Amino acid sequence: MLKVNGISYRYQNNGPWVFRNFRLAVQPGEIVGLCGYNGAGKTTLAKIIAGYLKPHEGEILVDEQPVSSFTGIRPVQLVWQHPEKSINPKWKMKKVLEETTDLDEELLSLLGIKSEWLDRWPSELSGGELQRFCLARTLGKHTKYLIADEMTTMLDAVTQAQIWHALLELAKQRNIGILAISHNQHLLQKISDRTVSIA
Ligand SMILES: Nc1ncnc2c1ncn2[C@@H]1O[C@H](COP(=O)(O)OP(=O)(O)OP(=O)(O)O)[C@@H](O)[C@H]1O
Repeated sequence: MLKVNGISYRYQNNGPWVFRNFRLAVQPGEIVGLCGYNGAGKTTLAKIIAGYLKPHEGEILVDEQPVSSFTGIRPVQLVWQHPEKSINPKWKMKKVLEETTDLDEELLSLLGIKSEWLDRWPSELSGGELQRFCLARTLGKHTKYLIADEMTTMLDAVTQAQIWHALLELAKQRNIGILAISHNQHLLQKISDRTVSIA
């Protein structure tokens, strides 16, 4: 289980708390939707859960082990809203994928990634195509939980539906728990087993 155990965070010492004593649990294979107003701290929370920021209070546990204690590829992976910002523009897509995971033909096919795209530069792909790669590279065999932070917000409705359909199928197959963060309540209600609010 992924446990968010009473975490508190603020960006400056003595500054305002973004949140205090926040708690959440995600079971393997469970899809939890997280909503909250602009500035409520959703992205901050995503970064803490994925291990990019350290909370001032509380801890994140995966199967009772602190997430910070995992070495190598982390069991909790994060997909951001802007794929173009998280991909090295100087690498072809095959290298982007191989940095974190072995090429998994079945996964690529499920995510609708065409083999000819592997030989392209990031600038030669659309936002939706790039986001499929960002998702693919987070879904290596070590991944137990995925945090999707406004993952499809920039995409058209058809692409959004295709990507979520593929991800939910994969989550079911591999028993991956997902925390889906979005301001789009309609999307969250459609994809989630339950939804929670950060504020
Ligand atoms: N690097 C930073 N330094 C200082 N304050 C920050 C920093 N990043 C975010 N904040 C502040 O922390 C609060 C939470 O921001 P965060 O981006 O986590 O919210 P959010 O819920 O994801 O917002 P949105 O829905 O607008 O993306 C905001 O008040 C923001 O101004």
